[in-house]
Amino acid sequence: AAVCPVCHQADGDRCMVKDESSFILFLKVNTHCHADHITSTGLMKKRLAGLKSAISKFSGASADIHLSEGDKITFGKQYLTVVETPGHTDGCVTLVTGDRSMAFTGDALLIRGCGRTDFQQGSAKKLYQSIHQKIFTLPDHCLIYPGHDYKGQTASTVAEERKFNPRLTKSLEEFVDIMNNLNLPKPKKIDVSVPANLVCGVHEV
Ligand SMILES: N[C@@H](CCC(=O)N[C@@H](CSS)C(=O)NCC(=O)O)C(=O)O
Ligand SMILES: [Fe+2]
Repeated sequence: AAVCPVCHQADGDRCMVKDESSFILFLKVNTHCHADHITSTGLMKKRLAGLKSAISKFSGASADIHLSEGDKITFGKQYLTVVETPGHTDGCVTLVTGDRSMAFTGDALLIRGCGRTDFQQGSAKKLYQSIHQKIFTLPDHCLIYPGHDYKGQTASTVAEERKFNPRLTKSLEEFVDIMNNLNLPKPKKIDVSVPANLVCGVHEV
């Protein structure tokens, strides 16, 4: 079972853990230092003995475990491989299942979109390379589960995104131009979220 670390959902996360007697939540992985919400990881650590936090070593954030390219997160007979996909932030990772049938892309690759690159060490060139070299090289049928979707879509595939993603089907130069002209308003909670997420969502971890 996957639990998305979102602060205001910490109670829901805990209920799910209690109701589901067949699994033990031992690790919460953040795909990056979020700008739009506060992670529930620190709060959950206080509530669940033994729970550990993890985030990329390039995130600048504190955590029990700092992840690097190729690290394996094992659970039962399964594992997730850590694939570094910087560009939205320096510390973005994509988590790929051992059989390469699923990828949790955080805010790097979204369905028919991608993470913005205009704050938190964002780089359109790095993001384009991350997606083309690290995500689009996964098998065609690999399911993509992004960190966000603003239209209610839940999953896509590598083949679909390679073919239909309106930003990533362009050349690098065109992509950089698109990303430099998105003109999106800043996330409403960025000024509180980023400092909090640098310390696991709480100010004493
Ligand atoms: N309106 C939201 C923030 C929307 C936003 O900026 N989303 C980010 C991902 S969260 S860091 C993004 O990368 N969007 C890409 C895009 O093309 O929309 C809020 O105020 O929280
Ligand atoms: Fe983000």
